[in-house]
Amino acid sequence: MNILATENKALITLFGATGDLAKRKLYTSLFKLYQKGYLADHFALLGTSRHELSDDEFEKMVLDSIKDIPAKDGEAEAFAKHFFYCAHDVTKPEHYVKLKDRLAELDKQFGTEGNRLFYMSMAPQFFGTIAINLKKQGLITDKGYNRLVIEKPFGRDFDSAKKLNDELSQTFEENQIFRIDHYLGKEMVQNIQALRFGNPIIEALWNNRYIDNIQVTLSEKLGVEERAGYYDKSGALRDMLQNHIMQVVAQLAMEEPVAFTDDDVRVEKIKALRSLRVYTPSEAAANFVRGQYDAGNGTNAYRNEDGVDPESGTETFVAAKLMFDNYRWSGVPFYVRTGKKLADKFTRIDVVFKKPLIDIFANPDAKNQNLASNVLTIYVEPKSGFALQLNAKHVGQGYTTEPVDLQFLQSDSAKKESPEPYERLFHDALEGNHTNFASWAEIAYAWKFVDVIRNLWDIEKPSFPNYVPGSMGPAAADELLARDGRKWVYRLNR
Ligand SMILES: NC(=O)C1=CN([C@@H]2O[C@H](COP(=O)(O)OP(=O)(O)OC[C@H]3O[C@@H](n4cnc5c(N)ncnc54)[C@H](OP(=O)(O)O)[C@@H]3O)[C@@H](O)[C@H]2O)C=CC1
Ligand SMILES: O=C1O[C@H](COP(=O)(O)O)[C@@H](O)[C@H](O)[C@H]1O
Repeated sequence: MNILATENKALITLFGATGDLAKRKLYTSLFKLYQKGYLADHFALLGTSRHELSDDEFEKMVLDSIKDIPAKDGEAEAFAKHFFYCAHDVTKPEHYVKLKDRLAELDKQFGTEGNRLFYMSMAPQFFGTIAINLKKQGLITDKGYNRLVIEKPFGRDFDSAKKLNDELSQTFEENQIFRIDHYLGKEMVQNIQALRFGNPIIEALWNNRYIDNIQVTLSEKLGVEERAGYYDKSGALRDMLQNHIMQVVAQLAMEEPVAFTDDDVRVEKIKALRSLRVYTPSEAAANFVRGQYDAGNGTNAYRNEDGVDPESGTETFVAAKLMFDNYRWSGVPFYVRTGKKLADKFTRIDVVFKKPLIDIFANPDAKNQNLASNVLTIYVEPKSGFALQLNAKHVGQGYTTEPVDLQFLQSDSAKKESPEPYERLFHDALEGNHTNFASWAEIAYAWKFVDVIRNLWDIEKPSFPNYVPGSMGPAAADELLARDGRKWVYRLNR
């Protein structure tokens, strides 16, 4: 129990309560909030799905999900007593009546003061229907708050995202909607703002006078695993770039907010994304690279994975060059990439600074005497911290320079203490804090940017597969930088 924790009184309705996400992430996150005192006596969760389950069976399912979390005697059982279940098909309006009655009872029983949080952990085609029925069937309260937490993906393109947003808006105001992007719940992604706006020596250099380029890499070692059904229709562009990468980039590109409040942060992220250059189709073709993994290193090619179309044209890798047309970033490329079956699992941001205009240490008689670029690396995962690569004199006779690192890495114990993204985001939604959720305007700008290349790729047949598992993607991703005279900071020797 954290003595500074304030209890959140809330009645949570979870759509998709028997699903993978609920079992793997949501119950564990809620349990951790309970252990720390953010949830206590005045909370209850009503789980729903089409499955027929009794309250006892649901309680057992929740206990099973949290069984690996160290707990005091009786703590898990006491927590599970806050869980209830109601079989429900979200497409059947008449089923909402039962739900409504059950919620009214639980509200009374647990003293949740009319605070309702509806969490949609279901396939996205149901999001709009649920929101509309919540209002029509009277599940929205006029006492306390009504909040909607919504999982990804938010649409497949701008038009479908807008349609979904219009449906949600029939019931919920923008300030009641919490669109999950779990990258915004990661410690080091949240740290970007502290690093930038808490350190004048960083912020003073954070512009096109001093920064040459910024690189964002979200690299995955695993392949598509059991999610082929979803992934083969999505691809890396929709699955990772449109949401996670764009959110990270927005935090790197935004101006300093007036204050560190959710509204002020949102305003600046939206402004940044508004200045992102939306390419013409031919510019998009030149500034995006797609890839799909082949067989190799003892693993299947993507096209031979279970559930994948053997002729699939879905990309499992994407790299892109983004340009912002604004005063701060004019001329500075943001190179981004993500993919499955790459060399390793990690997320990092490399901020590459410009070299001095004149290198007084350059020695024309010796090789490799040029000054290296200063690079600020933000390690998001698996290690968390920062490193700043500077140039220093090589120890010894003569005068040569070499790059050295100033490094801060979080200790293992600090990392253990740090909440998982879903724990943080659940807590923020209970508190009504939007800082780490994506607003509709951000999502809309991101889709408009992505739609150009998606429309092109949907009609042009790719020449796949084009990269081997264990690499950092297709050679074209290196060429994307090489044509600008640059290299990825993190690269393997080919
Ligand atoms: N799993 C993950 O790692 C991640 C998931 N997400 C997102 O989270 C959401 C949920 O994903 P996930 O848990 O994997 O999905 P699952 O397919 O595992 O679960 C779907 C849930 O919805 C229920 N359901 C399906 N149809 C209906 C219906 N008509 N009425 C009521 N309930 C229904 C299912 O139960 P039943 O069939 O019994 O009705 C089940 O509980 C998706 O939006 C996904 O994109 C996001 C990031 C990661
Ligand atoms: O949203 C998603 O993210 C995961 C990667 O998340 P991470 O926290 O493990 O980096 C990705 O595997 C999945 O395809 C995607 O839907």
